[in-house]
Parts: sequence; C-alpha cells; structure tokens
Amino acid sequence: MTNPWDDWDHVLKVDPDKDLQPGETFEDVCRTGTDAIEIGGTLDVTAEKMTRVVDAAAEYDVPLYQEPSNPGVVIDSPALDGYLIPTVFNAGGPFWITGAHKEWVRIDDLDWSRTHTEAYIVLNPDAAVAELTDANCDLAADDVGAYAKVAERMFGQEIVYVEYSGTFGDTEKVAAAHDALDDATLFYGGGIHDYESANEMAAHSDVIVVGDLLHDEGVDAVRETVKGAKDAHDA
Ligand SMILES: CC(C)=CCC/C(C)=C/CC/C(C)=C/CC/C(C)=C/COP(=O)(O)OP(=O)(O)O
Ligand SMILES: O=P(O)(O)OC[C@@H](O)CO
Ligand SMILES: [Mg+2]
Repeated sequence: MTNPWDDWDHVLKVDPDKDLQPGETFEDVCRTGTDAIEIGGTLDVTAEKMTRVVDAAAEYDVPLYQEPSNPGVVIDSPALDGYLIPTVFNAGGPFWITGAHKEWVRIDDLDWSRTHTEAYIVLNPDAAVAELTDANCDLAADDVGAYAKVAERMFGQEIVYVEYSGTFGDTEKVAAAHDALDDATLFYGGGIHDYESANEMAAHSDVIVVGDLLHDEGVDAVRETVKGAKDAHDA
C-alpha cells in the first residue's frame, strides 16, 4: 500500500501555541518547500488554536495533518488531509500507548480513512512530551532498534517516529531504528536548525521533522533544512 509520506523528505511541525516570526505569514510557511505540515504541540494547545492554524494554511497546496496531543484538541476540518495520532511506545504507562486512543474512539466518531498512527520513541528526557508521558528515555541503540522492529512487525505501524524534541539526537540511535525497518517510514524530529543538521539526520531517516526553528528563526531557516533533507536523499 502506498501512503503519502512514502514520498516525503521533510515535514514542518507548526505549534499552534507559538507565534511566527514578525512579518511572516502562513503563506510564507506553506511556501518553504516542505512536503507536509503537521500541526501540534504538547503543551497549551486548544481546538481554537488548532483551528486558527488550519484555517490560515487551508488555501495553499501543501498537505495539512493534525497531530493532536489529546482527544480534546481534535478538530473536524475538510482542509485537513488527515490525522497523525501519536502512540508512545516507551511511555511509562498505558494511557499514552492505547488509553487516550480508547477514550477518543469512545467519545468521537472517527474518520478512519484519514486517521493514521505514528509509533513514537521519545528520547529527550527534558522535552515536555517525555515528562507528560513519563517516557523511559534511557535506551541504548539496540533498544531503539528493537522498539522500531516491534512497532513495524508486531503492531503494523507504518510510521515510526524517533522524537528528540528540542535537542539534536544521537545519530547511532536514529540509524538503529532506520536499519530495523523494512517498510515503515522513519520520521526523525529534534533540534534540526540548519542545512547541515538536516542533511545529517536525513541520511539516517526517511523524513525529518522541523519544529521550533520556524517559530524561533523563521521561514528562511526552514527553507535551508528542506534543502539539506532533499540533498541527502537525492545523493
Ligand atoms: C488519542 C489522541 C487523539 C491523542 C493522544 C496522542 C498521544 C498519545 C500523545 C502523546 C504524545 C504527545 C503529547 C504528542 C504530541 C506531539 C509532540 C511530541 C509535539 C512536540 O511537543 P514538544 O516540542 O515536546 O512540546 P512543546 O513544543 O509544546 O513544548
Ligand atoms: O522542535 P524541534 O526540536 O525541531 O522538534 C521537532 C519535533 O520532533 C517536535 O515534535
Ligand atoms: Mg516543540
């Protein structure tokens, strides 16, 4: 089966709780050359803030996906190409693996054709997502590779996401996840801030995710990371 992300090199993650750089618009954001925009963040996200970003980005060509951090922020919008739902494989308890999902399915009427999961392996203990999910980040490269294989082979996950939100990760661990996968797509996110860092991580993954850089530096810096990722995969 083919999925849209099979062809992606770069995803831009827009945090609805954070501002763009002064003078920059969502039109600029959509014209960075990124392959898709994921809208989400761990803290202080609301459905209203989500809606504002989706509406602002709706009229441009780039695919838009919501990445909700809990069922309460999911929005129903025809502008969305789909929903990328995290499940945290190394969470400290079942709530962030299947519990939140069970609640969502219980209270909501899902559009299954647009709903996909991402098997997160959270590795930066200082990130909000690690604290929230009580993730066990004390993992060696072979642990990370094994989690990736479990996600793909035992749980049928089509996306495995090595998450270092806020810091540039250990390439050996990212490579271990990459080597473990046959068909699933490996997303890497965390600390990508320029051409070089994008180029380096793209060599060890299928899709790099760039987040805070957009809010901290702006669209020109993001465009450099798109080049870095594309060059790594074209090489
Ligand atoms: C079942 C539904 C609809 C939702 C649950 C989805 C789950 C399991 C979420 C847990 C993990 C999580 C909170 C993911 C959100 C995406 C993410 C990691 C965003 C990056 O957040 P950070 O960069 O760490 O936080 P801030 O940018 O908010 O500081
Ligand atoms: O904000 P950064 O560090 O780029 O991380 C991107 C993304 O993986 C966060 O979920
Ligand atoms: Mg963030």
